[in-house]
Amino acid sequence: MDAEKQQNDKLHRRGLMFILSSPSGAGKTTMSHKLLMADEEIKLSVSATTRPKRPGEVDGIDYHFVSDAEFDRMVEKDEFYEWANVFDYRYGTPKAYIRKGLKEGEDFLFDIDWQGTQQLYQQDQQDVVSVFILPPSLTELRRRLESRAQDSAQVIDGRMERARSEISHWAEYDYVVINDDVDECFVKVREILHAERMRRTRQTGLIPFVRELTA
Ligand SMILES: Nc1nc2c(ncn2[C@@H]2O[C@H](COP(=O)(O)OP(=O)(O)O)[C@@H](O)[C@H]2O)c(=O)[nH]1
Ligand SMILES: Nc1ncnc2c1ncn2[C@@H]1O[C@H](COP(=O)(O)OP(=O)(O)O)[C@@H](O)[C@H]1O
Repeated sequence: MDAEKQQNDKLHRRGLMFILSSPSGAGKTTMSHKLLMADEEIKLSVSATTRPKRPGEVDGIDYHFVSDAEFDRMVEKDEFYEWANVFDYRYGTPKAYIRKGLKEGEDFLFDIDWQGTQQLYQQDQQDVVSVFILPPSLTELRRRLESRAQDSAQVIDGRMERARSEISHWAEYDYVVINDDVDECFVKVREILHAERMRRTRQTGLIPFVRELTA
């Protein structure tokens, strides 16, 4: 990349909140991991949750695993951007460093449900880009939940029962992608992020740049 192009790519812009939602098992964690590996400019917003840690999950990386009492304290101290009850547990987005990061042009990835997405929209519509991931079929969704082998049969039944109501929120999202083939789905998710970064309204460095260009 030549120096001039590099300079243009660094024009200041506002950060964005990139939300991936889906029924459990449709592949949002898979897409999130791939995006975080492939894109240096986006960071994961690590949620706090009262749900127990799954095998392989790491505290502070996948979630901040907190007790009910700690979650209560965080709600009371207004430490959440948003929070919701999902599957008998509570999940919330700590707001401490996100607002600051956005102003500095950092992008954040959110793996949150439709309730959290609606709350973020209400608070900060212009910075939110939301993507809903659909499974190719409910049979395949169950197969994926079973192949992940991290939840009991009872928990999987519960997730399948909720899938229809979660899917009913698809039309509230900016983009919808079907996760049939992992790589094809990932290309689509990445293209959405790339295009959204180019939105004129996010590129706050454009005005001085064009002024100089035409001086
Ligand atoms: N509103 C909200 N939802 C969250 C948050 N963190 C995770 N979730 C959602 O909670 C649901 C359950 O997450 P999890 O227990 O990790 O199971 P998963 O669906 O298999 O990823 C998913 O729909 C997540 O998107 C959060 O901070 N806020
Ligand atoms: N396109 C796909 N084809 C086959 N398996 C997939 C695909 N996408 C994800 N998976 C697998 O399905 C399971 C559920 O995916 P995951 O990303 O954990 O879903 P979610 O975070 O939405 O609950 C995982 O075992 C994952 O490896």
